[in-house]
Amino acid sequence: MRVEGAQPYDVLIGRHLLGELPSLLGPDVRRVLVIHPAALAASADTVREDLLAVGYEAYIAEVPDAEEAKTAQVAAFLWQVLGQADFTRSDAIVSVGGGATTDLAGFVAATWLRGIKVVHVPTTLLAMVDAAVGGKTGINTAEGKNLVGAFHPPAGVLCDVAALESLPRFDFVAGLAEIVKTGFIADPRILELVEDNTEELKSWGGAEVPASTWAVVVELIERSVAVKARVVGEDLKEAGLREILNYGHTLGHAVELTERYAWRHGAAVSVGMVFAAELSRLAGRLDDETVDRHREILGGLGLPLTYRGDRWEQLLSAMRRDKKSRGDMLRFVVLDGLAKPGRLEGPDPALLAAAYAEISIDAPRGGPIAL
Ligand SMILES: NC(=O)c1ccc[n+]([C@@H]2O[C@H](COP(=O)([O-])OP(=O)(O)OC[C@H]3O[C@@H](n4cnc5c(N)ncnc54)[C@H](O)[C@@H]3O)[C@@H](O)[C@H]2O)c1
Ligand SMILES: O=C(O)C(=O)C[C@@H](O)[C@H](O)[C@H](O)COP(=O)(O)O
Ligand SMILES: [Zn+2]
Repeated sequence: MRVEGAQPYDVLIGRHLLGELPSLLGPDVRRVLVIHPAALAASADTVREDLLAVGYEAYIAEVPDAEEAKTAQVAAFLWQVLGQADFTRSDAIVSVGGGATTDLAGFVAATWLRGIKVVHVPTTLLAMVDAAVGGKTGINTAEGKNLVGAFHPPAGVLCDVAALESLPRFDFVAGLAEIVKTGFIADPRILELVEDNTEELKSWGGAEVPASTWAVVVELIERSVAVKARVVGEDLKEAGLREILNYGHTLGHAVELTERYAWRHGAAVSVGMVFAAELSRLAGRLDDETVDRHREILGGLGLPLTYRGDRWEQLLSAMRRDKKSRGDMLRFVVLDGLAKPGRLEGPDPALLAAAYAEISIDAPRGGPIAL
C-alpha cells in the first residue's frame, strides 16, 4: 500500500518480507542501526545478520520495553550510539518492535542530524495498523504522553504478520482497539468483521490460529492501514483531517498518564472511545444505538469500558495538555454518526463531567483493572 504526500512510501503487508528491507532503505544507505526491545532480540538479530550479509555496516541497540523506552534518556543513549558509529545523513535506522519502539526510533531518526531515514518493522498488531504508519514520532515527559516529538515519515514499513504469532493475547487485543477506532471513524465494514469474529479474535493464540482467522486479521490490517494512509497522505501535520485518528485519545492518554503507563495504550483508548461516544450523545450529536455499539464491540473483545471515578480532576488536568487543545480550550473528536467524525470545542465542564459519570466506576480496592 502506498502512502502519498511530499515523501511517499510503501507499507508492505504479508509474510517473509525481510528481504524487501534493502529496497526500502534505498541505494545510498551504508550504516544501519537496528533498534529493538528485549522481546524482539532474536528477530532484530536476524535483521542485522541479513543486512550484514548484503553489505551494510549494521549495528544493534536494545532499548527498554514498552513506554519505558519513550524517554529523553533512552533517546540520548541512542544519539550517543549513532554519534560513536559516525552515522551521517545517508545512513538509517530500522525499528523492530511495537508502537513504543517505532515512536522512539522514529523520533531519534527525526532528530539525528535533523533527520535521517527510518524504516519500521512493526511487530504488534497496534504498530502495524497505526503506530508505524503516518510519521508521528515521539517520547513522553513527566507531564504527559508524546509531548515531545516530530512528524517524520518513514522510508517504508514492513508488516510481517508472522510476528503476531508470538504476540501475547493481551497485546493483540489492545491492538484491536485502534482497529475498532478506525471502524467507528471511517470504515464500518471493520466493525462488522470484528462483530462476526469476536470470539476468534479475543482468544488469539498466535501460531495455533486457523487460516480463516488469519484471513480476517489480514483484512483488518489492510483496511486500517488504508484509512490511515489516506488520512496522513492528505494531512501529515494534523492541520485538520488527521485529528480524526485521535478519536478516544484525549481521555485515553490522560488515563495512561494517571496509571503511570501500567495500562496498554489500546486499553486506555478503549475507555477513551466510550467517553467520546457518551460526550457525542450528551451533546445531542450521536444516537444511543451507536454509543451502545461501542460498549458491545469493545466489551465483547474484553477491552475496558470504565475508569475510576475518583480521578476526574487529574484526568482533566492531563487533558489540558492534549495536542488538540488550543490555549485554554479543550477540543475533542466526536461522532455525528457512524463514520462521521466531528469536533467538539470548548465543551461546558458540566457536559464533560456528565459524560465521565457515564463511564466511571467506584475506585477499585486493589489489583489491576481489566487489561
Ligand atoms: N505514532 C503513532 O501514530 C502511534 C499510533 C498508535 C500508537 N502509538 C504508540 O504506540 C505505543 C503502543 O504500541 P504497542 O501497543 O505496540 O505497545 P509496545 O510497543 O509497548 O508493545 C507491547 C508489548 O509487546 C511486546 N512485543 C512486541 N512485539 C512482540 C511480538 N511480536 N511478540 C511478543 N511480544 C512482542 C513488546 O515488547 C511490549 O512488551 C504507545 O506508545 C502509543 O502512544 C503511536
Ligand atoms: O496518527 C495519528 O494522528 C493518531 O492520532 C494515531 C493515534 O492512534 C496515536 O496514538 C498517536 O500517537 C496519538 O498522537 P498524539 O498526537 O495524540 O500524541
Ligand atoms: Zn493511538
